[in-house]
Amino acid sequence: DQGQKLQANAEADSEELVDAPKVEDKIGAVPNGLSTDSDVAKREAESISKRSLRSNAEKFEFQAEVSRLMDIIINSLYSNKDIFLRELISNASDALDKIRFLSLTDKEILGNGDNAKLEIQIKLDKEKKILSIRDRGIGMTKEDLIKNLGTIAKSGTSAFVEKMQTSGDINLIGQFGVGFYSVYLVADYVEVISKHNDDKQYVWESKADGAFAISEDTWNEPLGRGTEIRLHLREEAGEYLEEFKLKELVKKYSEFINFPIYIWASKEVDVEVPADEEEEEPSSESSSSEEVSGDEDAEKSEDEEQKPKKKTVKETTYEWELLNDVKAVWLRNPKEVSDEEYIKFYHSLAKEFSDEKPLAWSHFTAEGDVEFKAILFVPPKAPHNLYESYYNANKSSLKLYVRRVFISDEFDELLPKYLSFLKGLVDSDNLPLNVSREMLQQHSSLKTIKKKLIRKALDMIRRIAEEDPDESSDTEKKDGKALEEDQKKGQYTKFWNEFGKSIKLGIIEDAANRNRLAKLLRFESTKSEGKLTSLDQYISRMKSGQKDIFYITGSSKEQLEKSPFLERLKKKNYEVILFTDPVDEYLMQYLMDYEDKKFQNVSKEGLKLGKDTKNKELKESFKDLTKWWKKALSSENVDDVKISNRLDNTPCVVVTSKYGWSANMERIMQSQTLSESSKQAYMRGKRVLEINPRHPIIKELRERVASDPEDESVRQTAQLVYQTALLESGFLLNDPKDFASRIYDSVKSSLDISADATVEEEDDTAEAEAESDAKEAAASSKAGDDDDDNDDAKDEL
Ligand SMILES: Nc1ncnc2c1ncn2[C@@H]1O[C@H](COP(=O)(O)OP(=O)(O)OP(=O)(O)O)[C@@H](O)[C@H]1O
Repeated sequence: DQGQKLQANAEADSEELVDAPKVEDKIGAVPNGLSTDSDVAKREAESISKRSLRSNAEKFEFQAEVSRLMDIIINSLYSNKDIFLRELISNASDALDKIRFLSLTDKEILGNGDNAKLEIQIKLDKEKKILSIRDRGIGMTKEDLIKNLGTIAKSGTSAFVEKMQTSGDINLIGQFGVGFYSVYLVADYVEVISKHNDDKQYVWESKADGAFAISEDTWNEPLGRGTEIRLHLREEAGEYLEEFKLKELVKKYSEFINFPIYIWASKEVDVEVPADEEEEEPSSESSSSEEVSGDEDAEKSEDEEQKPKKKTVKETTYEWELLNDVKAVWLRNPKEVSDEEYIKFYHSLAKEFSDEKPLAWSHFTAEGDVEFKAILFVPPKAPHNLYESYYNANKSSLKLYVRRVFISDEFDELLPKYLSFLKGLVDSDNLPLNVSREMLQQHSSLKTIKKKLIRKALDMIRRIAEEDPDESSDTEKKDGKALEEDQKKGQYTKFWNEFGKSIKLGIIEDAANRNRLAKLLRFESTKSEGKLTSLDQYISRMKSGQKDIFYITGSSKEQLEKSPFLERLKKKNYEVILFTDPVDEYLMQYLMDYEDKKFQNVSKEGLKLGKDTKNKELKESFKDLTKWWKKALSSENVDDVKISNRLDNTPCVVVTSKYGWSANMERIMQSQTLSESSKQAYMRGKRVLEINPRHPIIKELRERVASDPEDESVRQTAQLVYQTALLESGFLLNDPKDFASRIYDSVKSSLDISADATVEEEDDTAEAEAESDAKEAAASSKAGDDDDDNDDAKDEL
């Protein structure tokens, strides 16, 4: 999918002829050195003019979605433009992680001297309005530059574009994997200079006008290895040329980057100079070297020797100033890390810089045969694509470190899929460092790590519930804790709304932790009064003598609450769980029992409500009717007709067998494009028509059948009653037309219209005229060679 390469400039050949003046020779003395700002500026002037792309470069078009993304960014009125810096630093840090990982198996790869220093450097050129960020990471080959920065759109690109069109928050850019392009919030021209071990040094450049250009870099200082991003700042982005601003931003957003971040910082120092030579002193602005400040003392003592005529002048010197403390948070004692720090660490880890705090975190050290440290976070919000291709995609979001070295964030083996919404990291001492990723994936310690992580994760989630005052049934408040409780209030509901589905998927997938996960389950019930409740709370409210946990499934709470299946249960004050998510049907196929209580779907066979005494007599007295009806329904897939114990004022319902699909599940399966109809027939639960022996309609039917079992009109009425019961029980009718004509027949009889009354014939003459008119029109429009009109005219007929 390489981008469409534009016809290279006609003078492309001249590229080789352009033997740029060897400015580098001058700085050759500083191997891979970091030259001063003025040097940068000078070379800059030589290489570009008026910020137009180099004419002899190879030119490419951005992939369409990338181009749209850049347009959005450029035209954004978003006020917080700061974010570009943390995106660049984050990319630099990733690049450093990559080279460090490779160096585990190949020491040579890092090189010597400055090259081996894994660090990030920020530099400003106020005069030229250039901000540059440089890393000594893995760098990019020419091909990498073409692919990564423009021609291959990642899945996040269109997702982000879409998001921006609805409720755009550019702040989220990092989560979509397109952070680089945020440079165009502040720059109108950007150069990316990069050197990968496997290739020469190249320059990528773009003014974000749909195209970018790549040229072999023969004029800039050789980077040795790594990448330098040069932002030519827009007029209004001048604040990013202020040191203090950049320092503030690094502190704010990049505190937890695990590589040192330096800024080329200016410093005013007092220097004593001989009074008479003052004028010859070169302007300090540009020429001071980084050693100056370190030599202050030496200078002073020299000066003292010369004694006479001295003057103190202010001189600006530059030096690399370290901006972050690279001690990893997870190595610290949890007691010494503040909540504030965890929250900031979460933001940087998750690349999620909203104001929202994680819902919970857990920082722990595992000991025993497998030792590791870990921090897990529950994010405040589910990512946009959490359940997209859930079973296929690698979605791990834990970072794996081995003895402080970042290994991978694509390790599926650390957490099961249903917990992939967690963010965090694991740093293991047991895993070997110098083996391939594939070998690591096989390592036996991983199983143990995974097991412990699951436990800790579920504990952490359980704690959100335990600490949430909304969750506990006793309303007493302990005085001192009021404030803390306030903050925790409603947190579990929030968790549940974001990640409840994951817990349900966990119950389905993770048999070993099913019970633990079931404890975390929340739902509404006929007694929860619009709030969420738990199985434990349900059990605490169970009626004496109630053995099973009752539930019902359907598409909405409102609909379920009116369901005939609940009539008698409600009347008798039993609580019923209302499940309305399609995944609940699957869930309940796996969740068979909880705390020794079985689950009973109240729309299925087997419902027991205490002692149903008079049943036998009733059964006997309705025997003729049930037998007759069963026979009448023989072509309808109905297994049996029985006396119901769940109805109050509905004449009858259709229940399904215990292990077949419920009516709701049938509906779900029918709406799935790829489900096979053969399987549908096979899995469909056997149906039983249950009748309400106290209902007048049923009683009347009994009488009628007793007096004349062959009466056709009774058969018709019974059929209508059955179809109505099917509908009310949540099934889709096979033949809605048949049902409708029965209803109309019944309407006729209640309106005293004769059953033979027919529909009045229409007067056709007007229509026939219209038809011939239309034909004429069609003919004439054909002559007018207008096919579309012609078609329309026909359609209208
Ligand atoms: N400093 C760098 N060194 C090496 N490669 C880089 C550097 N900056 C960017 N890249 C490459 O360009 C790609 C695109 O960067 P971009 O920031 O748009 O997305 P990302 O880094 O994958 O995701 P995120 O924005 O979430 O960090 C990166 O995946 C990486 O391959």
